[in-house]
Amino acid sequence: MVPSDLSAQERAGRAFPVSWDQFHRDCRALTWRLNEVGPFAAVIAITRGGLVPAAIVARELGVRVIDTVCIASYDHDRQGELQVLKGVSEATKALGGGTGRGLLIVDDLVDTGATARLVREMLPDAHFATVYAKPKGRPLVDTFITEVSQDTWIFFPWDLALTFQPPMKDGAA
Ligand SMILES: O=P(O)(O)OC[C@H]1O[C@H](OP(=O)(O)OP(=O)(O)O)[C@H](O)[C@@H]1O
Ligand code: HPA
Ligand SMILES: [Mg+2]
Repeated sequence: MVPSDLSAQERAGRAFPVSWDQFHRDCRALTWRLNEVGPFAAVIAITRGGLVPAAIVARELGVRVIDTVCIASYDHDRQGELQVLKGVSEATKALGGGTGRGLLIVDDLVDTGATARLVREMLPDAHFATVYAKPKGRPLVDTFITEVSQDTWIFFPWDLALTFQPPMKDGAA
């Protein structure tokens, strides 16, 4: 990533706010596709953004073994060094034959692809699914639902709150 004074969100021209309803619908649409690819022995959520879609997908697929890979990279919207805070457990690795075969990795989105690339190295044969994908990261994902342009910033419902909007005649978009 090229260092910049602008945050990723500031560089991104467009905003794509996602409501809980829409996110739930998109996760269910993702599961429809995954249902044709499975079965999966376990779901692995990339925290923290992957936790919510992983819960919905695992519920729909009837998978009860859930693990996490804990990675930090963005401080709100500024991308920094990737830090693996916790890897996959030995028990989950064993379920996937050591390479991730038959395991499903879930994240909320792929942007530059840095996070996905790192997790794919850990489990090269796992199936990698995200709800949203931007063009740079898209080749790293096996299944996703909606593609948005690279200059779009996705706002997830857990990061949003209802706020007053000024009327359009006063300059609101
Ligand atoms: O493709 P990339 O450029 O790597 O970006 C995608 C990652 O960035 C976000 O996570 P973040 O690091 O912000 O942590 P969070 O999930 O805890 O919000 C998002 O949830 C993805 O995991
Ligand atoms: O578009 C995004 N939205 C929220 N978090 C993110 N992390 C990387 N890209 C994004
Ligand atoms: Mg994340």
